[in-house]
Amino acid sequence: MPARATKRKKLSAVTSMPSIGDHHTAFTTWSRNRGVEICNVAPAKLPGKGLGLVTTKKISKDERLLFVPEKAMFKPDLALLKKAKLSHASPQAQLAYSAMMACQNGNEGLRVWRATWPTDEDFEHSLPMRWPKKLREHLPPSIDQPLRRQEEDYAKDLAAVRASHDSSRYFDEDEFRYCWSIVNSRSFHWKPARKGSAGCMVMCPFIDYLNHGSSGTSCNIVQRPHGYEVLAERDYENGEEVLATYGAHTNDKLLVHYGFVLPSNPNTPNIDDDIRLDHILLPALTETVSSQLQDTGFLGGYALLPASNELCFKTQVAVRAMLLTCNEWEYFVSSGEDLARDETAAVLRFMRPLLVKYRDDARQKLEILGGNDVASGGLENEVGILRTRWKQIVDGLDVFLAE
Ligand SMILES: C[S@@+](CC[C@H](N)C(=O)[O-])C[C@H]1O[C@@H](n2cnc3c(N)ncnc32)[C@H](O)[C@@H]1O
Repeated sequence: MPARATKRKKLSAVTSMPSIGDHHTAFTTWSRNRGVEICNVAPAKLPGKGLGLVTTKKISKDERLLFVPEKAMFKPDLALLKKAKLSHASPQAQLAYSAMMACQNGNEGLRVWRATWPTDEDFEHSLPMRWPKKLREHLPPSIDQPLRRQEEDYAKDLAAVRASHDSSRYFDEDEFRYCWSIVNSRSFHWKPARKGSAGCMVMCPFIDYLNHGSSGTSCNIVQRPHGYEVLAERDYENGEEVLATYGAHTNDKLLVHYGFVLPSNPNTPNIDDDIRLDHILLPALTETVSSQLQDTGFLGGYALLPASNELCFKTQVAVRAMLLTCNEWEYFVSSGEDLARDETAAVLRFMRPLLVKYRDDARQKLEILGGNDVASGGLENEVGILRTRWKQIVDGLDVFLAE
């Protein structure tokens, strides 16, 4: 479906810079002193998003909004990492450990910067890896795998850092997890212009205020030889939020990694989102078909694409493997078209009962999540996120099944 023009709302509820806290003013001064250029944008509180960056005057397309020189970035501390024998730890572990130790050692810049970050309690209520079991049971099945991978990554990083930490100093696991979560949600890849210099994960002051928007809604973040430049991708009114795209991420991925989902908007569908169908389609495939799909790279990764209201190509391929001869199936795989007659209706007939069952299960989840049992005990934010995601699943399936 072609992208439609977006009608943008001026954010009347935005709280301007001075009232959001002195620590943001102090951080702005510190950033400017480190050479960060901040041009007609300022941090502001935005409902449901924490802080974000908004324009403080009308801005024209291609105007510079920010410039963050390399010297203002927070980088892994190579000397510290070498001493701690962490040179081979993951880039995320290296940056998180460097940040943790810099804070412990009283790094003044990081102290000022850290005061602007979300708290550990914010992470506790947004990141599924921190949620209690009784809530995680209500996550959509498509979250299982990315969540497990994230937990494995964290366990690996924690083990590496714990093993190498100077045993004479106290190792604060909660503090490491906090720094790891900060790095997870606020870092960039920086490739120095100097020949032969390796790239690394870094944190960039001020750019890290930018919230995520889906593909096509992002400002332009460009790496220059001496730093990152942020340019307006369109004209802005005064008081509009400037967004960055963290990647063409589905809501499942955003939830696991960043602890939020983008709302669905029927007028501007999120072209990055999908509704994963592996847990309903994989069990419906025969063993022979599964191994045929495995051999050809088509096993798993099935989805309904709500923005275009269609089943993805992999799903089309998998279902056709159940319905067609090998010859017909190979023709579809290589050309994207059916050899003789159009098999679209047959694919839909195969999928319909599976989708109806998933839609009914999703409705039931919404009902459970509407009850008092789950939402009690200060879990309102988590339950709100879960309800939003399940509602998107129900709506996406409803629209598809109504065709
Ligand atoms: C790089 S930070 C952006 C600044 C952050 N909002 C803050 O208060 O410091 C990334 C985090 O912001 C939040 N965030 C980013 N984009 C969002 C969005 N579109 N809706 C809700 N929360 C968002 C998530 O908590 C995410 O982990």
